[in-house]
Amino acid sequence: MVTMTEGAVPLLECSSVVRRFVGMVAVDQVSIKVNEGDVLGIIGPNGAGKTTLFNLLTGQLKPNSGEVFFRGERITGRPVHERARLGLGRTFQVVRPLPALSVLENTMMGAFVKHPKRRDAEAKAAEVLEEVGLAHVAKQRAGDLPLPLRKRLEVARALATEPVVLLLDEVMAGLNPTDIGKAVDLFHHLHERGVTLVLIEHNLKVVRTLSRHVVVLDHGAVLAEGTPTEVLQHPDVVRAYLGNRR
Ligand SMILES: Nc1ncnc2c1ncn2[C@@H]1O[C@H](COP(=O)(O)OP(=O)(O)OP(=O)(O)O)[C@@H](O)[C@H]1O
Repeated sequence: MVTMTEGAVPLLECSSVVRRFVGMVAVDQVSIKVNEGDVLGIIGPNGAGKTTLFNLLTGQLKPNSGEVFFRGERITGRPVHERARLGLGRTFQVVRPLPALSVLENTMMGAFVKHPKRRDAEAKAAEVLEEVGLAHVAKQRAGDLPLPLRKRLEVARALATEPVVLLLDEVMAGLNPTDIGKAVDLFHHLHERGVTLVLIEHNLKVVRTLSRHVVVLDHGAVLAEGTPTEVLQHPDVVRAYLGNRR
């Protein structure tokens, strides 16, 4: 098990990031730190700004103000592919494999980030498919996979970039309890082998099981943070988040 080092430079950090869209502030002065070996859960009601925050961290969006750091280095203006090469991996909420390509070829798309030669990318992709339990469907068209396996392919594609930190955007959504259990096992395994995880997750049982720390976003701002137990008992969180779900 990888442990957090007190006082060490955070692996990934954002400081007072703000992102506005027309007529609204989607992310409002958010500062978070992700330490090496952490599993950080990000929760909050629909529209709270969780995916926008991911986009700011990975470079899909630039903040209107605020900074993003990777291992203490400012990366705020850097493009997505450069951040991917540094070790920032992510999945997307809406899984979008290239349907006509095989599972292996889709996974190779991620592997090309670090392995420009086709043969190397293919070997890496095959290794990742073995790890995530998709080796048996490697040759199938991605478009023919059922949702749980498409979600797993999304994780495989991200893992093939060899991330140091993997940002998971609602990878459990739409899965049944058995498939959720398998996904949780996979993320435990990835954490055990040293991958730092940040997960946006609506399933609070999953959040409790996986996360060491939780940040709650509401209306673009951090409403609470702490251990899962602290956060899920916080009166403002119960009101803003759990209250909505009752
Ligand atoms: N590209 C965009 N243009 C305009 N508004 C946007 C854009 N992306 C997000 N928003 C708005 O910003 C707010 C935050 O959206 P975001 O997707 O980050 O929330 P979320 O917490 O991930 O929600 P969910 O749990 O529903 O996925 C929402 O009101 C959304 O409509």
